[in-house]
Amino acid sequence: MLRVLKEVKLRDWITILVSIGFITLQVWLELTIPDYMNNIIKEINKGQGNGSIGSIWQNGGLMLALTLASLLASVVTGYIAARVAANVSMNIRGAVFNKVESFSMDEISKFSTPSLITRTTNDVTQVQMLFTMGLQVFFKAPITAIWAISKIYGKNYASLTILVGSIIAFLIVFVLVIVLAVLPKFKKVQALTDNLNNVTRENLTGLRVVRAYNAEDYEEEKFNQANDKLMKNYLFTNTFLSFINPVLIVAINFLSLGIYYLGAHIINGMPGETIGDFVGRGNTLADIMVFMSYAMQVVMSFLMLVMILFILPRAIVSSKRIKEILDTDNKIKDGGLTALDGKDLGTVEFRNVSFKYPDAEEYVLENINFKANRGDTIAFIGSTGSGKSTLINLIPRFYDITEGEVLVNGNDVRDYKVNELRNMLGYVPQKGVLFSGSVKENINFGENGFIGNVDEQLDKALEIAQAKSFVDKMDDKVDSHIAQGGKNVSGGQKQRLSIARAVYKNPLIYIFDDSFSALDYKTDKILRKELSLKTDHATSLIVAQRIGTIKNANQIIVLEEGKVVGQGTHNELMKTCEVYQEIAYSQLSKEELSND
Ligand SMILES: Nc1ncnc2c1ncn2[C@@H]1O[C@H](COP(=O)(O)OP(=O)(O)OP(=O)(O)O)[C@@H](O)[C@H]1O
Repeated sequence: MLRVLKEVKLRDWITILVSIGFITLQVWLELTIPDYMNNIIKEINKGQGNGSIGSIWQNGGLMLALTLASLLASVVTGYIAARVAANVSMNIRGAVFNKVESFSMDEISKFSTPSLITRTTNDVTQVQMLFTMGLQVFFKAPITAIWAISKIYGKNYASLTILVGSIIAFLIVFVLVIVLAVLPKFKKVQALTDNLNNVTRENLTGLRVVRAYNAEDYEEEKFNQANDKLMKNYLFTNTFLSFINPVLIVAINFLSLGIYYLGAHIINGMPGETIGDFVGRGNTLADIMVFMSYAMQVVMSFLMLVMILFILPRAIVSSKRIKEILDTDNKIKDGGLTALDGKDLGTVEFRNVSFKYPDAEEYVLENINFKANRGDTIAFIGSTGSGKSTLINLIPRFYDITEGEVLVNGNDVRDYKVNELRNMLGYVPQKGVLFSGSVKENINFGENGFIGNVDEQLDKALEIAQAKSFVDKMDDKVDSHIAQGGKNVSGGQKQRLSIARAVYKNPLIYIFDDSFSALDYKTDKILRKELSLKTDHATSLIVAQRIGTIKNANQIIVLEEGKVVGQGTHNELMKTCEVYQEIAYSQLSKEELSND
């Protein structure tokens, strides 16, 4: 919770202080009202007929005015609490989002995407609720309790004070037992919500496959299981919490009965002979009534604190989950070099690189060595799971290597500022990723390092990526809307727009992770030709499955179970590398291969 409180800005702390002022005023008003009640009873007790009526009206009027003033103070406090809660939750959400953005793939997979979403939304809402309700109750309840108890002490009724003390002690023990019982279950609620999000998300993203395979029942069963667990957990906690209100009401009733009973004893024990005695008894009755009001205030403050108990445990669990994100140390550390610090521009070199995924036992890549000079095209081929994507993901530092060195422009990638390093690279992932927005926004994306004429560069990028023809056919051309995830364009179009995004930034080094797979052979060929002709001698690293895509590369690296089993040009590999030959013959006939 303390970590979350760090996100409360100075301005909010000042607002909170103002609200404490209003809360104190409200408590003072509420605790002053019984004094006027006391005056009224004493006036009635005096029995001075019309003489008393005026005083009763006066005291009654004051009681009404104080009540209205207290109402006003309460509205102001509520408004401030809502404002502070909204501000704080906005700050926390922003801090969590920024932190998640800086995470490497390692941290993201440790938390899991659904959990990160729940933590940014649902968990922050829990904390917001605590602030909205808690601010009023947290401060009001103790202030009221302490003030009212001090007033009770002033009344000097030992038996009544003991009664109030015992009931409070009972309530404290009772509430503690309940909290201890439900706290572990509250911890589970958020984890189960993550699980529910996970199942829902998976089902929605794979909806077409679910329908095509008539797997609705299977998915429904998975959802029901997750839903059922969450429901049972809620049922357990709410059953326990449902005991609180009835027990409190019984305690309040017991308290009133007890005060009446003990009060009657006190009054009975007083002399009742003269008129003066009767006035004395009447005044004691008035005092006991006031005592009762204070005692009720004390118990009511407990009631308010109990309301917090409905949200406090969940908010504590949520703030711990938020803290976990905020305190996670990002493994990818920024270096000090900028893009200008390169000695050997456009080169990419792997020196004895070995890599295993975090927490994995086995190496996925072992002892990889190669060097790409400026303008070279280096291709990676190999069976599925041989480590091609893993290898190229090490260049933008999606993961950091376990052993060896990855050099870009002659410098270790870990020595660059991460932004500077990534601005030098044009990375096109295996699956084209598009965001909701226009075609233009998708290509001129992020802080991409490009300085120059945007429209001209956009046109060039679309042309090279063979995307211009279909973008020109769209209703609003480059301003046409792309749906979330690129749902309104085809797989091949998505890939071409992703390639255009990389071309747009005019990078020094291109990284294509099997990015031509959804293109037809003709487009694939034209696109690669255009790329090599018009991209300022950029270096290209291409992962591909098709021999046709990589045949003309300066160097082809054949991977097998994370090891290099062949390295050279197409012709060299056709002579020396058995794995390469197998791939080549499985795709092209001997005639086709010898023709090229
Ligand atoms: N995030 C990850 N955590 C742990 N292991 C992973 C992760 N990603 C990939 N792997 C493992 O690393 C190995 C290499 O995977 P990689 O994706 O690099 O292969 P690939 O050659 O690109 O395959 P494909 O051609 O099918 O895309 C695989 O055995 C895979 O199971």
